[in-house]
Amino acid sequence: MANSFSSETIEAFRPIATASVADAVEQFGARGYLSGTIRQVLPGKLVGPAVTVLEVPSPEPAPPEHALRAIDESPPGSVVCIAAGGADVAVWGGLMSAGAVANGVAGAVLDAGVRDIEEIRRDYPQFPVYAHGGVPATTVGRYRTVSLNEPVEMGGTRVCPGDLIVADSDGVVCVPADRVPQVLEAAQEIERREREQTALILESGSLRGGLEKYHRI
Ligand SMILES: O=C([O-])CC(=O)C(=O)O
Ligand SMILES: [Mg+2]
Repeated sequence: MANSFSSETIEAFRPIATASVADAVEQFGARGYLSGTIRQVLPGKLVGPAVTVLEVPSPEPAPPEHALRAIDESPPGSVVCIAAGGADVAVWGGLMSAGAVANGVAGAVLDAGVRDIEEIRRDYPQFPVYAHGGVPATTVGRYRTVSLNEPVEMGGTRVCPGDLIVADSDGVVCVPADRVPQVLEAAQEIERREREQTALILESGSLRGGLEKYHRI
């Protein structure tokens, strides 16, 4: 999957809150946000195209082959997204983070858990991970990977390879690839209005007074 967004586009999304990006996606009739159960576990703003991996329950003691390929073969700046239906196992850990950092992967979004959190925080402090939380259990012998770069469902939202992932401490938003320019413009407008509303609230000393101009919060 080629990295299909310019560095200008990636940089333009970086200062925008995920809340504004989520609202902007919804203006186009799609659900962009992933459930809040997928939250920031290791810090860092994350903006980049999705590379998708699917895992399913399996007692087979197989390595997570598609995830290993995603880490080694994706273009720099990619966000590795692993769908596993909210599995209570770690689909990501320290070794995978080492591979990701070595290959310039921007971060990981997991509909499951992560382990080796202390190691990742210590050795790759710049590497953000969004997941359900920490859990020490390996996937091996519990889940196996079944696809790479096929559409997946994560936290109630469909994530397609090449969609733009935007994540911060509020959580994760998926922007459909074909909507990225319009969503960027809409999100920038939302941010501009919110700054104006904030100023109006502080100037007037009234929340409702400050909200009057646009009739929305
Ligand atoms: O075992 C796993 O699936 C993940 C892991 O601990 C690592 O990458 O270090
Ligand atoms: Mg490990």
